[in-house]
Amino acid sequence: MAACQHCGRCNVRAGFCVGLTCAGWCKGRVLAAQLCQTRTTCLRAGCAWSRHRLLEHERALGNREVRDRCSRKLPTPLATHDSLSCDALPSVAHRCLRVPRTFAEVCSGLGGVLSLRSEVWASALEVERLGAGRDSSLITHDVVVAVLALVGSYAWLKIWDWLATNGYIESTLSRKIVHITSVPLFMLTWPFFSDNHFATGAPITDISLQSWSTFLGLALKSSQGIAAAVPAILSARLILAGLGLSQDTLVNALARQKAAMHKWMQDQLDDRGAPRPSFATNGTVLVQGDRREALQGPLYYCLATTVCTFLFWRGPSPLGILALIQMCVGDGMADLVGRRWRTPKWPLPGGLSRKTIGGTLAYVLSAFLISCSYIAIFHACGCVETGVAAAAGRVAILTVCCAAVELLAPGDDNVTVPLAACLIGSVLFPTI
Ligand SMILES: C/C(=C\COP(=O)(O)O)CCC[C@H](C)CCC[C@H](C)CCCC(C)C
Ligand SMILES: Nc1ccn([C@@H]2O[C@H](COP(=O)(O)OP(=O)(O)O)[C@@H](O)[C@H]2O)c(=O)n1
Repeated sequence: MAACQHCGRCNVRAGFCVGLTCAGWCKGRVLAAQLCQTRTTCLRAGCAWSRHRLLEHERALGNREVRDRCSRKLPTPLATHDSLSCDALPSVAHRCLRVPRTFAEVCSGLGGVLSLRSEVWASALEVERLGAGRDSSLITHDVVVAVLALVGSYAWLKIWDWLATNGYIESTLSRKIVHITSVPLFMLTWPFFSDNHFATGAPITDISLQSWSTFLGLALKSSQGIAAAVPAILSARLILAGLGLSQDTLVNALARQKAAMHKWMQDQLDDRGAPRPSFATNGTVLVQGDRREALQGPLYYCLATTVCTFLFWRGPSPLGILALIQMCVGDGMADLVGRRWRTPKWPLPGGLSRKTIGGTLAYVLSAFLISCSYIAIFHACGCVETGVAAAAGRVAILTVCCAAVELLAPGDDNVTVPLAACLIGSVLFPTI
């Protein structure tokens, strides 16, 4: 292990930090990591400063082939960039991180978002090419944190199921509490994972066919890959039990809760003027429910969590955090408040006519407040680049748009809401 040739402080195997373990340079972890990441990102964005840095590094490595390629490609470095002081570096880093994106690119939907992330994936290969490798002690650390999160999730689900089956709370309430709290709690474990994540970077064209296996190997060993295994394992559990291939108390509980919800809706339709039915005791939930229900809402919920964790991780953009909060907190609170407090219904046709103004207000307020709190927490932890003051306006726009999607879009909210949040969020928070 040698000191990084960039900052002279962080220790990396390649002698050059690429955003994996860099810490403590300039004014903090995020800035340092961003700066280090610009090295490859800027190759694409055309930043002469970081290209010069790369060339210097390649020369230092004595790699003739790369050196020749860089010499042909690179212009003379900008003198002003060369003499940048440490204080000036963050702004350069910020400029370099900005990946050019057109409206059309974003509008091309999930494909657009995925292709953006593919740059992040590609950088893993770049890291490998430079020999930065991955530290096995960091992998062990991440696996331990993931196992603790998995155990925590089992305990959390068990507690709420126990409270519902023993009649302490309504079955429907237990489901919504799990919906609202599980992933936000899971996200609170993210800062405990290591910095062993992908740097941003190299153009996707650098990936050769053979490299995909390298990428996959790196992906599974990265901190976000290991963290994403937690909801992925729960997804697998839901699929197996939903298909009837295994017996699972969690799935039985979810099915019971959904049946209670259906019964509640049925009662509402049967007797609109009557007081709300009570599900205060388990005895009132007579229906067992259908285990295949686990293959819908709960499975989409876990899959959305897996995808957002893996693709967006904990920063530097708050995109993944925001998308998950919209899905869990916003959608969950709309349902909870909308069912419990009678407020006027939106004048909408068909199935949408059940949705209430109170539900939507609860969505907007709760999702906005929790999103801002999470941005503040993750910013303080050095994971998210934007502070809460700078992000609040954009979070408000995102929340209102997602509440409209929750209200109007057909399909399962656990798919439409996070998808909309990713698309809108990638416009509002354009850095990766
Ligand atoms: C009921 C759920 C979703 C569907 O709701 P609906 O919109 O159809 O009404 C929530 C399902 C929760 C899931 C089975 C468990 C998720 C666990 C999470 C990924 C990790 C939590 C870890 C933490 C430490 C508690
Ligand atoms: N904006 C909203 C959303 C839901 N809700 C209430 O929550 C119930 C379930 O909402 P939903 O159709 O989104 O159901 P899920 O698919 O989330 O289970 C509705 O029948 C409404 O009573 C509301 O009042 N206002």
